[in-house]
Amino acid sequence: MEILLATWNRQKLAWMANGLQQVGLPIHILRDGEIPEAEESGKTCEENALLKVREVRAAKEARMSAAHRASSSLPTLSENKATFDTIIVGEDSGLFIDALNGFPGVRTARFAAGTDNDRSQIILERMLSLKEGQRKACFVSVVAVQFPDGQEDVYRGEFHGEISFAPMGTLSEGYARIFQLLNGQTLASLNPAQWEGRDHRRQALSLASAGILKWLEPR
Ligand SMILES: O=c1[nH]c(=O)c2ncn([C@@H]3O[C@H](COP(=O)(O)OP(=O)(O)OP(=O)(O)O)[C@@H](O)[C@H]3O)c2[nH]1
Repeated sequence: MEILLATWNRQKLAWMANGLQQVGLPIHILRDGEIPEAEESGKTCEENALLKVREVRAAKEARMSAAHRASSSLPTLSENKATFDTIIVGEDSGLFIDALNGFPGVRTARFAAGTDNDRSQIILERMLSLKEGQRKACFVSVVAVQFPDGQEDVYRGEFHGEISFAPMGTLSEGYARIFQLLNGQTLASLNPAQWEGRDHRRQALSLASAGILKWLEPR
């Protein structure tokens, strides 16, 4: 049994692999260009995380079936399905801002051209008139797990905070510079050791790891 990460984001690979280490299975990543990036057409992080794992499973199965057509000595597709010993794990995250009705939400990575720094600036401009207490926001991470028997589970983590009035901090880039915890410091101005472990991604990955370990238990 092995884990395959359904992500096309290089940075994500590292923290997903790290968060799933406790499962103790070998972790594989997609080769560059192996499978086209899944279109994130879902309305929720749950839907998008599932879209990613299903896209990867479908592409892998299509490849097996093509190999089968190319050589009659290979096993049939149904045999392949049974021996496709891979647990596929995908993740979708986003920043949900209360006063903007959840915007940018599932479109956090792509609601405007440019980088997350550029998009953070757009958010700050939209929130110019909002005072302290009206700037509540939440990072959400949903991890989807698809098991070889077809079982699918989703695990959600949430990290609550507020949007700052200006970007602050140099320890990381992007939304971490405008997302502040209740002590008024942005993630980018805090040492990660001060918040890691209670963040959305770590929570969702810990729950997913526990779910995978449970599925692996002898039945
Ligand atoms: O600074 C940040 N600190 C965080 O703690 C955090 N959590 C989420 N995000 C942002 O949310 C979007 C996810 O997008 P996303 O899940 O669609 O990923 P993606 O499309 O890049 O990769 P994938 O679909 O190949 O897996 C991206 O803009 C991330 O930067 C964060 N930014």
